[in-house]
Amino acid sequence: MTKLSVNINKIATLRNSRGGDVPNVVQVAKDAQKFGAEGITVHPRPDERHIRYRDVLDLRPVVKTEFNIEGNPVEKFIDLVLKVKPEQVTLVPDAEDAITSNAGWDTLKHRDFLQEVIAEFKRNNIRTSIFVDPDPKMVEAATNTGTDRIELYTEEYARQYSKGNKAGIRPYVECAEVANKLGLGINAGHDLSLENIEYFKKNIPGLLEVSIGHALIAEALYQGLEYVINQYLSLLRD
Ligand SMILES: CC(=O)[C@@H](O)[C@H](O)COP(=O)(O)O
Ligand SMILES: NCC(=O)COP(=O)(O)O
Repeated sequence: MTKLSVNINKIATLRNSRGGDVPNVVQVAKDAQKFGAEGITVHPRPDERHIRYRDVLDLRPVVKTEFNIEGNPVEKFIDLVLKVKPEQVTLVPDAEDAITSNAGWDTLKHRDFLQEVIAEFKRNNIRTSIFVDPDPKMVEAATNTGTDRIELYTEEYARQYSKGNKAGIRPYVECAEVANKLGLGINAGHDLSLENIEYFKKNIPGLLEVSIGHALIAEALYQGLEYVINQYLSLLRD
């Protein structure tokens, strides 16, 4: 079974654009779980432009499914994760000024660093996952870091799928086969959507979890628009 973890960064982005507390990220996390989400993902960035460190603390008591905190393991992030003790931490090598995540780990080059950080999280009983490009060499080397899982970076798959190129799945299938052989759990995320998720799920053996935010929130807006406009109209009619 593949779990759906809903990334609520975009809810915080919308809130922050106006100040105040609407929409409320804690309420959205509660509702997402009520509607069936099997996990909540957040990705606090150093500039706190969407999810803030404070939000992560506030979310802990209401996330009763699986809390997944993603981010670059700088000192402040590590301290937050050790304090919150989520069910899973996903390490992502983001640059400070990146608009969104744009690369996976070089698991050969950063092996020692990853080993050290992962060991600390595992001592605290936090499951670890590391974000990797769909490159079998990087997946293979991920085993030497001690991580429990990898998260396959799916932006390229999504780009190819949207152009009608279904062969874009091939490197992901190859990586999944390597991971399965080595006993690494497989998560995936980035730009997954209602359009491309079914084909991905069908072709990736042993896909344990996907985290989806950007498209899911956009789709929820589109699909809710007619309903909400009609509610306004009915309140405005004489
Ligand atoms: C790790 C990853 O794939 C990202 O998609 C990320 O968690 C989303 O972050 P933003 O919401 O900042 O784009
Ligand atoms: N780990 C990926 C994630 O949480 C969501 O990515 P996106 O759907 O916002 O691209």
